[in-house]
Amino acid sequence: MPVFSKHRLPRDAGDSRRGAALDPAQSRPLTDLRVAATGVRKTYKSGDREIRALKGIDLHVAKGEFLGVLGPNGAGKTTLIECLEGIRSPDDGDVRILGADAADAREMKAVRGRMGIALQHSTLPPRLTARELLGLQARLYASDVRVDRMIDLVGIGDKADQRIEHLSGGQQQRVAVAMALMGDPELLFLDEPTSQLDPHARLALWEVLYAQRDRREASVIITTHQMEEAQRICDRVVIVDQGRIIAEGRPKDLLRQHFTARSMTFLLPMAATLDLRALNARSAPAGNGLKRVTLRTERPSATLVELGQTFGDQLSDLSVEDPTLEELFVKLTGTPLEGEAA
Ligand SMILES: Nc1ncnc2c1ncn2[C@@H]1O[C@H](COP(=O)(O)OP(=O)(O)OP(=O)(O)O)[C@@H](O)[C@H]1O
Repeated sequence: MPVFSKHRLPRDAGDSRRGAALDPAQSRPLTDLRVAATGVRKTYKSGDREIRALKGIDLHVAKGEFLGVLGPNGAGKTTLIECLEGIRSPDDGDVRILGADAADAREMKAVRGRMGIALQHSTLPPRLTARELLGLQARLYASDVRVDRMIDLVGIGDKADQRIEHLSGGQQQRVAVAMALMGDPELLFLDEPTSQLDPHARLALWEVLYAQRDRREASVIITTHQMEEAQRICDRVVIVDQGRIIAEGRPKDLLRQHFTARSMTFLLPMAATLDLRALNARSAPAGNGLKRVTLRTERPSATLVELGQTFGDQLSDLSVEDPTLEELFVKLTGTPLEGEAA
C-alpha cells in the first residue's frame, strides 16, 4: 500500500543548487523570510525553580527552506518551535511569522490560515475518526474537498473510519501531519513528526513535504532526533543546547567546519606490517588471515596513494567514511543520541 504519496524521493541535502539558493549566509529581502526571530527568551517557573528554556535565540527561515531543529532532550526545541508558531509567548524578543508580529493577535489571525502545525504530543481527540477530524479541520478552510485527498496522501485510507484511539502511534502522527497540511500551508511546523514512523512511511512523508514545497514554496521547520534524516533532507540545521543555538548551517558545511579528518578502513593480511602509531591507526582480526585497519587522516588522497604504494594488491575492501551529523551532535552536545522507534 502506498503510504503518503508518490512524489519523487527526497533529494540529498548536499544538492548544490538547493544549497546555493538557500544559503542562510546570503542576505535576503524580508519578503523572502517566512519566520524571523530575534532575541527570543523564555523562562518557565516550576515551583521555586526557574527553568531558562530559551536564552536568546535568533533564527530566520527562508521561503522554501527546510530547517531542522536538533538538540538533546530538554534543550528547548519544543519551546522554540512553539514560540516560532506563535502559540507560546516568549518573555523577550521579537517573532515575525509570515510578516505578522507573533505578539499581535490581529496580525496573527490574518496569517493563521497560511500555516500548518503538527504538535509533538498531538492530543488528537480520541473518540473521533480520522475522517471526522479532518472534516472538522476542513471547515476551518471552508472546504471539505481536501479530506479524501489528505487521507489518501498520508496513507491512512483503510484506517480513516476508525477512532483515533484505535490507531497506532505512527498512524496518529500521519493524521496530525494531514491536519497540518489541510490548509495548503506556506509554512509548516512539525514537532518530531517521524519518531514513530517506519522507514518507508518516513520517506513518504518527506515526499509529501517536498511536493508542498514545489507547489507553494512551503517552508518546513521540523524538530527531530533522527540525525540521518536531518542530514539528508534539511537544507539547514540548528543545534540547540541548553536554550542556545550552538551550531547552525548546512549539514555539509557544519561537518566540514568541525571535522577535518576522515576515517578510512581496509583489510590487510595479518602478516602485513604497518606502523599503527605513525598512521594514527588501529587494527583488529577480521578472519581468513586478514585484519581490519581503521585510521583517521587529514589527507585522505595522499594516505590512499601511500597505502597503495606500500601494500599494492594486499590491500582490499577499502572505504572512506564521511563524518555524520550524528557524530557532530555527540561532539557538540556531549549527549549520546536516544534510540527511537524505527
Ligand atoms: N510547561 C513547562 N513548565 C515548566 N518547564 C517546562 C515546560 N515546558 C518545558 N519545560 C522545561 O523547559 C526545558 C526545555 O523543554 P523543551 O520541551 O522545550 O525541550 P525539548 O528540546 O523539546 O525536549 P525533548 O527533545 O525532550 O522534546 C526543559 O528543561 C523542560 O523541562
